[in-house]
Amino acid sequence: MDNLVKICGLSTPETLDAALSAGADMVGFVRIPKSPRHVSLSLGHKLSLQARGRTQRVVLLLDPSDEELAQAVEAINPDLIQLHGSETPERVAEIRSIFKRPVMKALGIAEPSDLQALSPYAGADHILLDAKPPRTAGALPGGNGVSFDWQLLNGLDRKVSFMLSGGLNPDNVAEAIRLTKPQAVDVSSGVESGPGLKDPARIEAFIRAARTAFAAARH
Ligand SMILES: O=C(O)c1ccccc1N[C@@H]1O[C@H](COP(=O)(O)O)[C@@H](O)[C@H]1O
Repeated sequence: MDNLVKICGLSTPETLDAALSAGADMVGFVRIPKSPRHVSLSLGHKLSLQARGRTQRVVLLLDPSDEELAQAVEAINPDLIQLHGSETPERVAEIRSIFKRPVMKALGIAEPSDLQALSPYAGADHILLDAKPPRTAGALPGGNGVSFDWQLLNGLDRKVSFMLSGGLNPDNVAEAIRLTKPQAVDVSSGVESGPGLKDPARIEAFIRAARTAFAAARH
């Protein structure tokens, strides 16, 4: 995973096309019913076929059962499974072994001690560092457009590879890359005009800004 840009929560053919045309390295399909970005299995199947061969397809789930995973894997045929709940390292290993797909585990960061959660997940294929959800009623476990203090990652072993997310948008992604030096970035609500409504112009602007910042970070 190097200098990759993921656009998450795509739920229409038109906005998926915008992400593909703008060169997204990964696109995410959310299978979380309470999310405004949730896709049914049939829509996920259709969108996955549209993206096949053009980008990596990611399915995002929250503490999924084996049955939920089996349905999502069959319909969407993802290249990567993103787990955004409280899945233990053992459950991550089990999911990798049963479904034979790489797994990305999301971890919430709010204070320095949260970085200690990374090493138990060394068996995951990728780590996604996200903000912890706000403590307000109805808040989703992710996709809230909330950032964490990027300076917290100063304490991270630089050999650790991670994808950065949480409140990224076209205006702040360059600064986020400059400060945290992630291997990849992920955005959902920061490229929307309203909850679940992806904005093609913001998708394009985000990818352009991230690419420029990754290129600058290499020098
Ligand atoms: O996008 C969602 O609806 C979502 C729902 C539940 C868990 C995670 C979700 N998305 C992921 O959350 C982060 C941050 O999103 P944002 O850019 O701050 O809106 C990102 O990794 C999404 O993949």
